[in-house]
Amino acid sequence: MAGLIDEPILGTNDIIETREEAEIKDVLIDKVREEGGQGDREMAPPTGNSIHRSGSRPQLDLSKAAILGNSEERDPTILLPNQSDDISHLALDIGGIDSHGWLSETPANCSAEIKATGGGAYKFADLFKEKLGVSLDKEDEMDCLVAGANFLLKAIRHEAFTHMEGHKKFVQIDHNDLFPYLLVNVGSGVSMIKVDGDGKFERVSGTNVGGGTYWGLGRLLTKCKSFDELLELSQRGDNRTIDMLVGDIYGGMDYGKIGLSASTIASSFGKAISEKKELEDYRPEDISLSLLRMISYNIGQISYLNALRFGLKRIFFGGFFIRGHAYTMDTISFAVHFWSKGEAQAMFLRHEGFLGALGAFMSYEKHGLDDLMVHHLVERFPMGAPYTGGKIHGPPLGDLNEKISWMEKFVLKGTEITAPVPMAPPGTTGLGGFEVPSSKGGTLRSDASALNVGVLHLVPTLEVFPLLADPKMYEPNTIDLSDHVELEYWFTVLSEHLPDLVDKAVASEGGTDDARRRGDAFARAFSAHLARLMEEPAAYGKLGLANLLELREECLREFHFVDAYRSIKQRENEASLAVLPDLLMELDSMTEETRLLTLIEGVLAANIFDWGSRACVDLYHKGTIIEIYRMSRNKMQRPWRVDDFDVFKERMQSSGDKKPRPHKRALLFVDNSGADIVLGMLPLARELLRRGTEVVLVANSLPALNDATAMELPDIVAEAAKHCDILRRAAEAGGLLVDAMINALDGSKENSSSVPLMVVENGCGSPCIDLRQVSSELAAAAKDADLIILEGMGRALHTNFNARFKCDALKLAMVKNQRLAEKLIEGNIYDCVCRYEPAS
Ligand SMILES: Nc1ncnc2c1ncn2[C@@H]1O[C@H](COP(=O)(O)OP(=O)(O)O)[C@@H](O)[C@H]1O
Ligand SMILES: CC(C)(COP(=O)(O)O)[C@@H](O)C(=O)NCCC(=O)O
Ligand SMILES: [Mn+2]
Repeated sequence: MAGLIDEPILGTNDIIETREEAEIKDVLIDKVREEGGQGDREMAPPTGNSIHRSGSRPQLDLSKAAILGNSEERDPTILLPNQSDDISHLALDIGGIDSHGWLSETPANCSAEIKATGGGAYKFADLFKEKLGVSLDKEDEMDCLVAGANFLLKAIRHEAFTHMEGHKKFVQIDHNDLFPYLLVNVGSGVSMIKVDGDGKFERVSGTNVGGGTYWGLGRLLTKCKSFDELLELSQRGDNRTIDMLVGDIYGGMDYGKIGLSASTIASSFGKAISEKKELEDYRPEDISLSLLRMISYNIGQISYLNALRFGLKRIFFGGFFIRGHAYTMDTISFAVHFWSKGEAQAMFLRHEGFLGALGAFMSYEKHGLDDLMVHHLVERFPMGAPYTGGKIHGPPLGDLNEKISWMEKFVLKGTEITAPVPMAPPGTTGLGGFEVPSSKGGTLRSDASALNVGVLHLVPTLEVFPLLADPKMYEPNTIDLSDHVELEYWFTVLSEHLPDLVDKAVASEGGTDDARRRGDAFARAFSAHLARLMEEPAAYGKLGLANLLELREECLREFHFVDAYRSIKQRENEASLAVLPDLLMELDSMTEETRLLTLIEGVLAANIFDWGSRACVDLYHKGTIIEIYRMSRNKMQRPWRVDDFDVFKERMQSSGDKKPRPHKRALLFVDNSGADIVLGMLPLARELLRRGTEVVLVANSLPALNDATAMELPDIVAEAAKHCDILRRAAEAGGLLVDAMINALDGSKENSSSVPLMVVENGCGSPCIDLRQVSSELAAAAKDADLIILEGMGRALHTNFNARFKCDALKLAMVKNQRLAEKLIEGNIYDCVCRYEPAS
């Protein structure tokens, strides 16, 4: 039986950064007590916040946090006015540059032990004690860097990527094949660390020409006031005016004999030897680019030589210098590729600037993070301060009102961020051909790195679905959004669906002014996400359609829309339950063979009740959806576009005297509400029960569109059971019925034996399902299952269409999108899919 969904151990990853002289990169992952793990479903508060994968409120309350004063001021103050003192785990990486006096003047009553690494952990220890009453527990910087890198590479999906010629490609690293690697941390200076395992490493080299050199020299030469400004200048630079190129020496020709193109830099800043020109005669843009190329290239080259020295194939680059800056990464990659003749690969980390802080956090004993696996962590991208682009990149704004008013202000400030940003095709660069930055854009986001950092939620109850045939090869998404045309199409679909969704969401909260404000804020927030992803599709990791659909649900929850389709679901359930007895009677009058076909037809036809599809919403508004449902129910044209019904029937049906062995247990992943569940999946479940197969209805943990949740299903089943003895006994055996209902059907209280009908939650709150992260309850239920039925476009087409399972699998859906129908099944909208795949 489904229990209450456990409150997870919750984590947030917050960033406060940065001023010029001092940087604090802090990471907080805080534990929240597990709540009601064995509790009763009815006891669960009906809000999304009680359920895992939600509850994005950080435990470190940085609301109204501010670095007072501006960045040029020497002694600004950091204020955390709303912070209570119940944080149990906090880790900081503090730079060591002159920063005295930047802590709050108000001593806080903080008893927490804070892990700290970096030079500043030593340098400012007394200051922390004096100003905040906080003792810093110092951790070795190298230990932390390595622990942080190992954690990221093992536990975060889509953490590492290559970056060549403007093109980002995520690399999934096999845990068992991670070591050895070279970790290059590009901070002020550069450390090169050969990593052989957890805690096993050696700093094999380094260079003093690093991020500090770029920023320091750059500041002197260009008079830039901030690092971001300097980096932004480089975007518009042309280094040929200042670098001496091979072509300058060889009269515009390549030096082909030794593989140098005319555009290869022969000597960085080599043209500046000209006596005719002074510093003022060079454009700051060109200087910045030249400097950036010189330093990045040098780092890439030295890194490769060290990798070569130790026979290391993989080099990971971290450190705050990189800042997700495309050109920096391209230059480093180019150097590694060029000098290794393509043998070695430069890889970058999405959370590149937080290795030290993460490592310091990992050093807490007994926090249970030692055996973290990738499926235990869910990364979320809540809306908040990162988008403000100011000096304070705060955490997600915790307070709803703050979030809304921030959104309102944000809209007043201009629409740049919500305007769709066209993506330029990546420029190509040939051998040595970095004449212009390949990812040259109009502006460089000052908050580029902050936007790539999500909130990590630690959910130890998540598991990999045990029936996946090959979990390592499993890719949930069917649609690849790295195809730009595809991306644009789905972005348009989601944008166009927004007004209708907001209407439903606002109505679900009584249409109050508050709900309207929240609805507007949600729409802006989600549009901002879309714009961000349009600009950089890989900003939040590898992007699939399922991620976008889930992001939308998470965004609704963030603006406290608990269940936008609640009343729609109720209405549809009631209407369907009213006609269920007639349907069951009709089914019972059929032969076994006709019945099985009618049941599958029923599931497919009822899948039209989908409030997430533009076409279906139009049908609802025109009032024709019931008509279409009735028609397709009465006259389903076979063969369907994908039609494996006959093979399925063969497995299910007796032939001659031979009775087939019934499946032991079937997992039915249900979709939507009303007809879809009551008139589609429940009758199919009943058929399986009648054949002696245990049935587990698998439903969402959190609402998504009009999908019924695991919390809602028992009531629906109980209602249905009033009209059906088979369902009643099975539900009773599965513990789904409370005593009061047991006698409702025929007054008898026989303790009949029946295979059970159960309900479990799937661990997610999305119209799709990523089977790498399901609830432990579902994973447990799956152990005995030999049949799974995935229903709906989200769960059977957008995700899992190509998934292979260890047991028999039936994928049922009506395609309610013309483009998807064309692409996936070479068919048309409202075509049906019945794909049956025996155990592989
Ligand atoms: N906003 C910023 N302000 C200052 N430096 C920045 C900023 N963003 C990136 N950097 C780069 O990051 C470098 C410091 O990186 P970091 O990883 O913090 O190293 P360290 O811990 O050695 O100080 C700077 O030298 C600079 O090149
Ligand atoms: C959100 C959905 C996956 C839900 O479909 P379902 O799983 O309920 O069959 C689907 O409605 C969808 O892909 N909608 C977006 C495309 C469109 O509006 O045409
Ligand atoms: Mn659905």
